[in-house]
Amino acid sequence: MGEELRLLLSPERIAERVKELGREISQLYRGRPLVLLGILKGAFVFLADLMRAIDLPEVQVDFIRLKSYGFSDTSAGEVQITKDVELPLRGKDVLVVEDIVDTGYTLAFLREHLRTHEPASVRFCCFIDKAERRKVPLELDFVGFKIPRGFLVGYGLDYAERYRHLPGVYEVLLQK
Ligand SMILES: O=P(O)(O)OC[C@H]1O[C@H](OP(=O)(O)OP(=O)(O)O)[C@H](O)[C@@H]1O
Ligand SMILES: Nc1nc2[nH]cnc2c(=O)[nH]1
Repeated sequence: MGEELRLLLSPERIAERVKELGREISQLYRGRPLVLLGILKGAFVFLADLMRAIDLPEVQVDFIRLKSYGFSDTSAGEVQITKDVELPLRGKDVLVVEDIVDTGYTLAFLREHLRTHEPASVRFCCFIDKAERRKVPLELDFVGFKIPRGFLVGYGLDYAERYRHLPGVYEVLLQK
């Protein structure tokens, strides 16, 4: 079984939106040091572009690796930390950077986990929001694009670890 890819977001459209998000984030955190916390693996591409669109004097970057267990293309509510945060977050403003939010289980889990680190604030920035598929309530502070359906790849997003390197975002069309 092969698959075909259909372009949904061009690299140019992504770059434009990331610049806008960078401006909004810079305004919100003006005068305050910020920690960007990327969720591995998928968010590293978005985070790399986003951090360079943020105009603040003090920005730190860290990563957490979360794995969800369940069916192959959706999480089933069970999330495990395979690499925890390394920077001290106590008293810090943390902006979680995620590639895609689907059921919301991953971010709901992370929200609870981050409480133990006692940050001053936690906000969420995601590149793609599949809001219609949410299983748990979640407030996202910054959203790149809302795309309701389809399995998406590229710009960090994978299909069985392939396609993360593509500079645009594509929908996977399965062929029999
Ligand atoms: O809202 P949810 O239903 O929890 O799904 C979203 C999560 O699923 C994907 O991660 P994945 O487990 O595919 O890992 P990866 O980032 O390593 O590709 C994505 O990067 C989010 O972290
Ligand atoms: N790569 C990828 N991961 C997901 N996790 C939840 N939805 C998606 C999706 O559309 N693409």
